[in-house]
Amino acid sequence: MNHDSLIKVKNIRKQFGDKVAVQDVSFDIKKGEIFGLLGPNGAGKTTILRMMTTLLRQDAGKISLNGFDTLTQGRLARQQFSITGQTAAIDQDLTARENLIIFGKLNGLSRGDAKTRAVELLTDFDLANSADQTLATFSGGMRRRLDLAISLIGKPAILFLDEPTTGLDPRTRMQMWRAVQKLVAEGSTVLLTTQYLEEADHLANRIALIDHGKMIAIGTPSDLKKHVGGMQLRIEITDQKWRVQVQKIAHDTLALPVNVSDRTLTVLIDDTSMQMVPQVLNQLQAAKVPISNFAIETPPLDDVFLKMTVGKN
Ligand SMILES: Nc1ncnc2c1ncn2[C@@H]1O[C@H](COP(=O)(O)OP(=O)(O)OP(=O)(O)O)[C@@H](O)[C@H]1O
Repeated sequence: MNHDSLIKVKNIRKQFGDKVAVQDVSFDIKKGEIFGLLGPNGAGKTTILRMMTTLLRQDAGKISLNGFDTLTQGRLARQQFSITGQTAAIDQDLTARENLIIFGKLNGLSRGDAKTRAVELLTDFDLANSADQTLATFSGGMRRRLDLAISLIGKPAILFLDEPTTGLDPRTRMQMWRAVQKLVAEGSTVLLTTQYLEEADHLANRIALIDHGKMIAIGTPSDLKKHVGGMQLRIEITDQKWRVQVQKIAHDTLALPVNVSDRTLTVLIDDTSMQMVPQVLNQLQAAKVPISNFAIETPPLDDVFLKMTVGKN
C-alpha cells in the first residue's frame, strides 16, 4: 500500500440505465499533486468527480479520501475536501469581504477568525484592493478567484476544481493557474477536470485521459507525449515569404508530412528521420533562409489526445 496516496480510486463503475458512464477506473493521487482528468465531452469526468465528492454512489469499486471511504464514511470523507463552483450561493449585493466572512462563519469559524481568514484570502487572491466593492462590480476573473478563495476557507486537504478556467481570458487563466500552484506549494492536493489540453499540460503533475468511461492513459504530461511515438521538429522562420521553400526542404529531406502555421513549420519525426535533421539545417543555411528557431522537442499534448481519442467519439 502506498501511504503517500491521499486519494485512492479503485475499480469504480457507474451505470445509468443501459449506459455505462464509468467503467473500471482506478488511480491514486499523492499528497501535494495536481492531478488532471482530461477527456472529450461525455467521457465521464463529471461522473467520476461526483462519485469522488459523494454526490453520487458508485455501483462498484472504492474511493477513499485521506483514508475515509466515500460510501461508508461519507461525512468524514466530505470534511477532507472542498469543491469550487459555489458562485451561485454568493450574494451579489454584498462585498467580497462580507461574502468571505459569511462563508467563514458557515464553516464554523468565529466572527473574529472569519475576518482574519477573509483578509488572508483576499490578499492571496489579489482581491485586497476590491475587497469592499459589491460583487455586482466584479469581472468574471475576479468572481472565479473569489470562488476559489471561498472554497479554501476551511483549509481543505483536498480541492476539487471542475473546469476552473472555462470561459476566462488568457491573462485571467494565468492568474488562476498561479493561484492553484500557490495552493499546492502550501500543501493542498488538487484534482481538476479540464477541457483545455494546455491547462492540463501546464498545471498537472499527472493526467488521466478518460474516453467512453474508461481510463485510456495515465502519466505525466511528458509520459503521455511519448505515446505518440517520436519527437517533433519545429522550425520558425522570420518571414512568411520563406514558407514554401522551407516546407519543400523539410519534406524532400525527411519524406514526412510538414504542418505549417504562420511562421512555424512542424514535422513529427521518428528515429530514422531524426538522422536526417542535420541535413535540413544545412540546406536551410545553404539557401540562406533566416530562421529564428530550430528545435527538436516532445510534441504538444494535443497530438496525444487526438491520437488516442479521435474517431472514437
Ligand atoms: N444522471 C445521468 N443519467 C443518465 N446518463 C447520464 C447521467 N449523468 C451522466 N450521464 C451520461 O454519462 C456519460 C458521461 O457523462 P459525464 O457528464 O460524466 O461526462 P464528462 O466527461 O463530464 O463530459 P463534459 O466534459 O461534457 O462535462 C454521458 O454519456 C452522459 O450522457
